Parts: sequence; C-alpha cells; structure tokens
Amino acid sequence: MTNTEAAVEVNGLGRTYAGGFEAVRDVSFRVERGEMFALLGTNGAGKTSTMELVEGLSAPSAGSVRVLGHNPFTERAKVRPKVGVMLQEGGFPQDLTAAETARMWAGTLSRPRPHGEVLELVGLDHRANTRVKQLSGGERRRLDLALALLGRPDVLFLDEPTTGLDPESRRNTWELIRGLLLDGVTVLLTTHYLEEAQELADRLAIMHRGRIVTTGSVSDVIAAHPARISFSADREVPALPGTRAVQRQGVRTTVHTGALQETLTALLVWAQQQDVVLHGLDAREASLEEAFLAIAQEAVA
Ligand SMILES: Nc1ncnc2c1ncn2[C@@H]1O[C@H](COP(=O)(O)OP(=O)(O)OP(=O)(O)O)[C@@H](O)[C@H]1O
Repeated sequence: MTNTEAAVEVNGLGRTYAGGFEAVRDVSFRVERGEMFALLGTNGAGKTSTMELVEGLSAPSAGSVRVLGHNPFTERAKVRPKVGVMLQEGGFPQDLTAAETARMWAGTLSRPRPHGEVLELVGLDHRANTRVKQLSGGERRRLDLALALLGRPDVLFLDEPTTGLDPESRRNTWELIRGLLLDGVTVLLTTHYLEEAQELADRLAIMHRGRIVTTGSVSDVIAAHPARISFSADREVPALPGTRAVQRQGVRTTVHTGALQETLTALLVWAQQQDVVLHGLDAREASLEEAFLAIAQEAVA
C-alpha cells in the first residue's frame, strides 16, 4: 500500500435488495488515513446498507469498495485484521460476562489488546463480571465498542456508536474516539446525533434515499447555510446588508444572514448611533443540525 492510498475508497456504489429495491445508488466518497468521516442521513437513507458493503459483509450490486487498498468482501482475510467494526446490533451470547465476551473475542484476533484494558477504555471495568443479559442498553453499546477496539484497528467502522448512551457516557466515548484519532486511527462513523458529527468529524456526507446529497468538511456544509442574529429592540431595525430573511415574533427579531460579520457590524453601528439597546443579543453560525434539516427538506422538495 502506498502512503497516498485512501483508508477507504468507495466509487459508484450501489446496493439492490432482493425484490429490486435500490437502497444505495451511485455513492462515492474517500476517507483519508487518520481522518474521521461521518455518514449522516434520514432514517432509511442507506447508511447501514453502505457501511455493510464497506465492512465487506456483502458484495455491492454496483461500483467498488477498497479498504486499505483491498476489496473487503473478496479479500476479507487481508482487511479483517486491520479493521474494527461496531455494528448496530452486537448480538453476544447473553450468559457470558463482559470479561468472558472480550476474552472469547480476543481469541479470534492475532494481536489483541488485554481485555481488561479495553473494558477500562470504554468505562466498563467495574462491570467486567456482569453477564451480558444484565448489562443496560448503553453498557452493551460500550461493550460493542470495546470489542471493536480489541484488535488495535487501523480503521474503525462505527455504526451509531452512542445510541442509547447517557450524556456523560456519550462525552466519554467522544473523548475516547478523539484519542484514537490522535493515534492515527481512521474512523468512519454513522450517527443520528449531529452534534456528534460536528464535534468529531473532519468531513461528512449526508445521504437521502440512497444517494449522497451533500459532502464536504463540517465547516463547508455549515457555511452554505445562513447564520442567525436574534435580539429584542424597542424600535424597528432598518434593512441590514447580507440579510436573507427577517422573522419577527413579538419584540424578538431574528435576522438570517449569509454574511454574519457584515450584518452584525451594521446592526451594532445602527444601535450605537440610535442609542438602542439590543436585549438578549445572540449571533451564531448555522449548526450542523440546521444545515441537515434544510438539506433534508430540499431533497424531499
Ligand atoms: N435486507 C433488506 N431487504 C430489503 N430492504 C432493506 C433491507 N435492509 C434495508 N433495507 C431497506 O433499505 C433502505 C436503507 O436502509 P438502511 O438500514 O441502510 O438505512 P439507514 O440510513 O441505516 O437507516 P437508519 O438511520 O434508520 O438506521 C431502507 O428503506 C430499508 O427498508
């Protein structure tokens, strides 16, 4: 493998299920080594169907997938030792304890981390002797992640890794993922938590009905959507440069702008000159969530 080769390269990918339903259509993206790439989308958009092809669990109906330079389906033996996979549903034997599950899994790997170390990494060391069936949903999710990390993967596939986790466990998982990224691990993630993608991802793609409708860096995707300035004033505000839309609700005004700094400066200069107090002034870029909702609506329209 050369150093310029992507960790994951997907070209013109398609997946058609029995009965002819096309769940994935002409999907292409690259995940560079050491990068975190997030695959986002509405329910049923085709994220899991895409992830399963990248993980080599099925062969695509069209297009190609390379993971670390290999076809993950036909060259599974070459790819498998270097990747960690966290599926949406882990499905472990219910009567084993967390430690036994990790030990059993480690037995299938060539260079496993000590199982105690991975349980500690995901904050499950105090539950090591608890049977899987007695773990909470969030604890099982963390056990899934522990198993994905056991083989010291170069590439990690995470399908909704923090679903069902409480806010503190979610933040701890983010810290853990950040640490892995610092160590040079490549991460391909799907999530419904846009804050998670905004916090962690270098680049992302948004899928809708089997296709990628937007892709780019998090800041590029956000920058394409208007920023927002809101305030309450006892006087009507004049037209401000850069404004795309103005909403008024009672005394509260919200200005949507494509040029946050320019619009905000004009507003503040006007307020200063007119001696107007802007109560509750709040100015911010669009969040990834707002961008996502706008993109999903546009895609439906
Ligand atoms: N085995 C299957 N046979 C037929 N259709 C399937 C099969 N698996 C998934 N689908 C369909 O393919 C589409 C994409 O499903 P997929 O699970 O990939 O979406 P997703 O983006 O991961 O959704 P979610 O966010 O809800 O997990 C859905 O319409 C789903 O009903």
